[in-house]
Amino acid sequence: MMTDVKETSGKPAADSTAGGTPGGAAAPVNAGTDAPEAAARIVAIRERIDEIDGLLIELWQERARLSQQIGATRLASGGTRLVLSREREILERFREALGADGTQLGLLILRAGRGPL
Ligand SMILES: O=C(O)C(=O)C[C@]1(C(=O)O)C=C[C@@H](O)C=C1
Repeated sequence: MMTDVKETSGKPAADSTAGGTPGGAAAPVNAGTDAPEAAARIVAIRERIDEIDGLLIELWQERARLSQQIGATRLASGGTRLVLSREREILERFREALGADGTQLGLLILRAGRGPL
């Protein structure tokens, strides 16, 4: 994907996926440095980052499904769509652990489960 993102060196971000090389060698990885040892280390760390991102996506989706199940169960039984006291508890947990960013993250997570207010 081509982006306008500039890396901290001020150079435009190279796009390792642009164009592709059908039948050819894989495009080189852009580690953001020309130093081979640093690049190798970055590639290794990125493997774990990619694993973590995959887990975060899975957990995000599972949580949203579970939240939707609760919402449907509650509505079908004549209950309320939301339980704001519970949302406050959750936001407080995120804020305590992560500060102001935690609050923002908690709001996004809640929205994924119950939709926008
Ligand atoms: O725990 C509940 O009662 C839910 O409905 C789940 C959930 C959530 O995503 O955590 C979603 C909506 C509610 O307002 C509170 C919490």
